[in-house]
Amino acid sequence: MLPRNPIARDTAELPSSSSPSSSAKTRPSSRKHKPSKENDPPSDHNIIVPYSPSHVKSKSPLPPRPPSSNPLKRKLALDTIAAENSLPATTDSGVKVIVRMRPLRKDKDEGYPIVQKISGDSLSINGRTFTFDSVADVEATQLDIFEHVGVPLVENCLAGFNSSVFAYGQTGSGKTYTMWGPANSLAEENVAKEQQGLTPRVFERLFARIKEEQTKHSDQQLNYQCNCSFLEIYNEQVTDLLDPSQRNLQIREDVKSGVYVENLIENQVSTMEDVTQ
Ligand SMILES: Nc1ncnc2c1ncn2[C@@H]1O[C@H](COP(=O)(O)OP(=O)(O)OP(=O)(O)O)[C@@H](O)[C@H]1O
Repeated sequence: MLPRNPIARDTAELPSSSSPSSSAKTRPSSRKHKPSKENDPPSDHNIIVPYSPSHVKSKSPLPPRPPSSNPLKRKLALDTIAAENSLPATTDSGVKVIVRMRPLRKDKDEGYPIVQKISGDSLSINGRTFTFDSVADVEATQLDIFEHVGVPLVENCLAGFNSSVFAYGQTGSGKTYTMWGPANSLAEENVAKEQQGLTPRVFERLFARIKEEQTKHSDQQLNYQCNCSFLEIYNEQVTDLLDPSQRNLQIREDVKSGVYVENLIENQVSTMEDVTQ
């Protein structure tokens, strides 16, 4: 299968609602080992960055995070700064946790569901309540997940921030389905559009938005470069899914650029073919 562990986030309420590892065979032409750059905004001044936390003094050695899409959260962060003269960036992690509940499979799942969605951001398991940034119930469609997770992620990328989607869950919980679509959806070209998962939708949107921005600002020669990496964490081992022979990669932290995976391959992509190869 795929990304046993590929991250997703935002705060608006969701409607109530294969294996990517095969993609690891892909070897687009321009690839390089990943430098240690997490969430560094572009140095290219042609790229428009609508929000920059740099106006706030920060002693943190870590790179800037994308803005919170939740205005309330941002306001709270700023209020905190004003009140305590503390560091704003540390009040908003830039990470959002979204739970997606998979429907029961009649042929495989027995019993009755013990997980109940109780609100847009909480669910209960056997009577205990857990709160997240949001909860998507079994009715949530692939499009719902894309609009909730993928669209803001693309806008963050266009603003020059690195973005990650990390899918976490036990076997059979729907990670591959969410990230790519139904089994074999990469191999079969005619997978119903509505069944497409997050990854193809995100890249389609990203390339379309880049074109849109370049057309809109044709006088400015906007240059965008998309580098992607794809990894799996399984049994505490990090495997590069763009080169599965690369197992047990090491996670390192750099004072200037933050956390990175050593020797993780990054491929430059500019078309959907590059992504799905
Ligand atoms: N939201 C959903 N709606 C309909 N079917 C789903 C949904 N989520 C998952 N499934 C189906 O459930 C099955 C298991 O999902 P999937 O293979 O994505 O799990 P996984 O977490 O990737 O498992 P593994 O870690 O073992 O690879 C698949 O047949 C998939 O098509």
